[in-house]
Order: sequence, then C-alpha cells, then structure tokens
Amino acid sequence: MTEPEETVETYDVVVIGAGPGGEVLADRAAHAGLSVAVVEDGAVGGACSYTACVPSKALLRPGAALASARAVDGARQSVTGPPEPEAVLARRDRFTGRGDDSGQAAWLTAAGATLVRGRGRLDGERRVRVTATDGATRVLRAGRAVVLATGSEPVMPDIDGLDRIGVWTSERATTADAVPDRLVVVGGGVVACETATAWRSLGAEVTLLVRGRALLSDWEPCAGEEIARGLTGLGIGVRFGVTALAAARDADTGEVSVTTDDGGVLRCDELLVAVGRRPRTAGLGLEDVVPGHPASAPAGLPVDDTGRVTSVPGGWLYAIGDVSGRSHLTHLAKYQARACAAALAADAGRPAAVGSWQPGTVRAAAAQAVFTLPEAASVGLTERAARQAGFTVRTAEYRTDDVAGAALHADGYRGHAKLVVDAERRVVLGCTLTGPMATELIHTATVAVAGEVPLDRLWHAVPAFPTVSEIWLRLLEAYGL
Ligand SMILES: Cc1cc2nc3c(=O)[nH]c(=O)nc-3n(C[C@H](O)[C@H](O)[C@H](O)COP(=O)(O)OP(=O)(O)OC[C@H]3O[C@@H](n4cnc5c(N)ncnc54)[C@H](O)[C@@H]3O)c2cc1C
Ligand SMILES: NC(=O)c1ccc[n+]([C@@H]2O[C@H](COP(=O)([O-])OP(=O)(O)OC[C@H]3O[C@@H](n4cnc5c(N)ncnc54)[C@H](O)[C@@H]3O)[C@@H](O)[C@H]2O)c1
Repeated sequence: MTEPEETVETYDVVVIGAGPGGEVLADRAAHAGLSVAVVEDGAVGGACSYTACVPSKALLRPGAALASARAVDGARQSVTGPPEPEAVLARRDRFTGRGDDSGQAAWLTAAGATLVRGRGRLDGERRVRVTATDGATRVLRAGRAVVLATGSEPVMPDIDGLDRIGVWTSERATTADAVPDRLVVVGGGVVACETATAWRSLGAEVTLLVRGRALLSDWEPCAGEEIARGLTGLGIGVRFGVTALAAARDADTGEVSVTTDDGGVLRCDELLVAVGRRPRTAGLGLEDVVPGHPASAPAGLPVDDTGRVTSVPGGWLYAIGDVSGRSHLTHLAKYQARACAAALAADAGRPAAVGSWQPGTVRAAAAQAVFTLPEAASVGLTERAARQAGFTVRTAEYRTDDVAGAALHADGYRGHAKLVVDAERRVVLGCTLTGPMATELIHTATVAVAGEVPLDRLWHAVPAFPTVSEIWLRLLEAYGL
C-alpha cells in the first residue's frame, strides 16, 4: 500500500518561533502583504514574556520602588517594611498570565499571521515540518523565506553533580512561587546580578559566586564596581575569583551543598546557574539543508544586517533574535525583525508598505539596561572596545552625584557617567551610566550614538534644570566644551 501524499501548505514566509523576534517579523511581513505562518511549540510571546524580561522586571520593580522612596527624606518615614512577597509574586503572575498566551496568540492572528502549534524543523530547502504534541505532522512550504527565531538556551557549566540536583536556571528564577531561604548564584553577568537583587529584596539570603574579578566584565569597569557595591549594600555576599566545582542535594532535607575551588562548602536551598546563553539551533535540521553544516551552531549563524544566513545558498534562510548570535536582547530581536521584514517586503516588490527606511544604511545603536540597585545602562562602545576598533578615543567622566537634579531626585544620589568619544570626528561612540534612572536616561545617549551627533551640536541640546539629564552638560564640560 502506498503512503497517502502529504499535504503541503504554502506561505510567503514561514517563521519558527513566536518570541519578540518572530512576532514582530510576522506582524511587519503580514502588514506588507505577505502571507505568514508562525510555528510555535511553547507560548506565543517567547521567553521574554514568561521567563525572562517581563517576570524579572516585575520581581525587581517593588524593591526598586521602595528603595526610591527610602532615598527621599520625608517619604522614607512612610516606608515601614520590605516588599510583600506574596503580592510581588501575584503581580508578576498578572504580567505573565502564568504562561497563558491566549492574548498574544489572538494578537498574532489579528495581525494576519497563521499560528501553527508544534515543533518546527527544516525539511529541505524552503520547507518546514511541524510536529504537534500528539505526533501529527504538517509540512509548510515558504515561497520566499524561512525565518528562524528560536531564541536561546542557558549554558550549563562543568560543575560535578549539576545535572542531578534540579538546579535553577533563569526560567525557574523568574517563575518560582516561593522565596528560597538561601540562594547561591553562579555567574557575574546580567542574569546573576538582577536575580540576586530581586530575590534578596524578597528576603532570600543570597551569595554570588563570580569566577572572574568583576561583574558585567564586558562593560566599563565603573558599572560592575557600582553594582558590586550596591549588591553588597543589600546584604548580598559577592565572592570574586571563586569557581563552583561540585554540587549535591541532600535527599532528606533538600539542602544543596556547593563545593568551591577555595576548599569551602556553601549550603543553600536553591542553586541558580547564570553563566550565559547560547543560540537555540540544535534540532532545527540545519545539517540536512546546509551541506557540511554542524547540527548546532553554539556561536550563532552568520547573518547579514537583514538576518539572511549568508552560508545558505539561495538566500532563503534567515535568523533573527537570540538565535542569530548577534545579541541577547529583546529590543535587538525586534529591530532585526523589522530589518528582516523590510528586506523580505522589498524582495517581493512591496517596499512602500514598510516605509522608506532600508536596512543596512545605518548602524544600530541599542542600549542595554540592567535593573539592579543601582541601575546601570550602556550603549555603543566601551573605551576598551573603541580602542580595539582603532578609534582615536577621548573619554569624559563625571559623578552624577554632583548634578543638582540628581541630589533633588534622591538624597545621597550615587551615580557615574562615562562618555567615549571619537576624538577625530568629535562624535559619541558610547556611554555608560549608573545610578537611579540610568535605564531611562540612556536613551539620550542612544540617539547621540545612532545619530552620530557632533559634540559641538550636542552642546546646544540644553537639558532642563533641575533634572538628572544635566549630566549631559557636565559630561560635555568635562570633555572641554
Ligand atoms: C532572565 C532574563 C531576563 C532578561 N531580561 C531582558 C530585558 O530586561 N531586556 C531585554 O532586552 N532582554 C532581556 N533578556 C533577553 C531576552 O529575553 C531575549 O533576548 C529575547 O527573549 C529574545 O527573543 P527571541 O524572539 O529571539 O527568542 P525567545 O523569546 O526565546 O523566543 C523564541 C521562541 O521560539 C520557540 N521555539 C524554539 N524552538 C522552536 C521550534 N523548533 N519550533 C517551534 N518553536 C520553537 C520558543 O518556544 C520561544 O517561544 C532577558 C533574558 C533572560 C534569560
Ligand atoms: N536587563 C537585560 O537586558 C537582561 C537581563 C537578563 C539577561 N539579559 C541577556 O541575557 C543574556 C544572558 O545573561 P547571563 O547573565 O546568563 O550571561 P552573561 O554573558 O551576561 O554573563 C555570564 C557570566 O557568567 C560567567 N561565566 C561564564 N562561564 C562560567 C563558568 N563556567 N563558571 C562560572 N562563571 C562563568 C561570565 O564570566 C559572566 O560573568 C545576556 O547576554 C543579556 O544580554 C539581559
């Protein structure tokens, strides 16, 4: 008996993954008149909505709000206690819906895309096979492009016993329903710092094990230094130069013991591993469609500014967001999605539908915002990166504490600002800010970097008195203007 022939459904664009990257791509491509199918095997909205950005910021915000009030004499007297854990967790759940994606699924459909539930895998050129949870399969053919938007997954370090003790990754750290009494965090990056801050504010005793000598080691040193000071001030133990070697959980008490390379043993209730993320490329069938391609690509896929995977002949495969390996930020996933949709629309002869902007004409400047206490934010190049890139660099630094608006904003305001300037062209290459409101203030720098605004022109952008934004005036004065 011959097998019945498989039905193949055809769309202009087939997207695998409905996180922020996949959602925006689908919306923009559909808006440009392309037919779009989006394959999702988890919740529409991706990690960002349910296990990353949104729940982490929801957990951090109550502690930040209280800290903000406590920093103002007259308000401080009315703050009588710490955040209330049950209410904080309930508020987080209102943002995440505990994984209920019905709202976002409805939005995607209303945007004009077809949502296909199941796991997607490349099945030859321009084809995607989708396997639903009940095992049923569908084949989708892409007339124009397949876009991978499958996100990333946590890297697991080589710690003996880790796979046997039910360790926390960021997913558990953002969705847990109870505050652990004692939390040990391995890592010194953004997830480690934000998660330590969040659970400490809810009452956990937290210790950070940092392998290196600095937090946020890719950033300007001032950021890591200010955050380390802040974490310590919150009562978090920050131990530098310590590597976790082994971990075990007591079968009776549930207590976790972490053995470190300095001969110590730390005991805790939960162990969070936050040592980075890698693009989720395994299981996508890349090895079947790209001759010689490995089954996974831990460093990401080679893509151009529109997300087109340059190693795939025919230009039909794209990768956007975390899976591209270009960044691990929601706003960059969405930026890449807009660029990708514009390119696909232009290829289809529909450039007018997406506006006159063409991808690749401007280098993106995307800020990163870290919601610790103090906050830290950066955009563009650090001094070190700018020098490595061959620029003639001059920097300007200023303590934001000395800005009148900052002193009015918070008693004892503490913050640092650093500007990295291309001394030849006199344009801003990068900026790093710490302190209250840094995550909001950074957008001014983002505009300056993306716009390549000359310092002499910035001089005429006059910040209001008495705002923290007067830091711009001070930085320019520190530069010599
Ligand atoms: C704790 C934490 C906090 C963060 N906070 C911030 C923040 O404040 N700001 C910020 O900008 N960034 C933050 N990030 C990073 C941000 O979450 C990611 O950059 C963003 O989610 C990437 O979006 P994406 O669309 O590429 O992937 P994802 O959001 O990961 O979405 C990918 C989707 O693809 C689906 N999928 C994967 N494989 C398949 C398959 N084979 N078939 C079908 N579906 C599949 C997944 O189920 C998922 O829904 C944070 C990350 C973490 C871990
Ligand atoms: N607010 C935000 O924008 C936000 C928040 C959370 C996460 N994110 C994104 O998620 C990504 C992942 O965050 P992350 O903190 O997991 O990664 P990260 O790359 O920011 O930091 C990883 C840390 O782990 C350390 N490390 C690496 N290998 C180790 C090992 N074997 N043992 C001990 N330490 C080790 C590194 O030195 C570094 O301190 C980030 O790149 C970030 O872009 C963003």
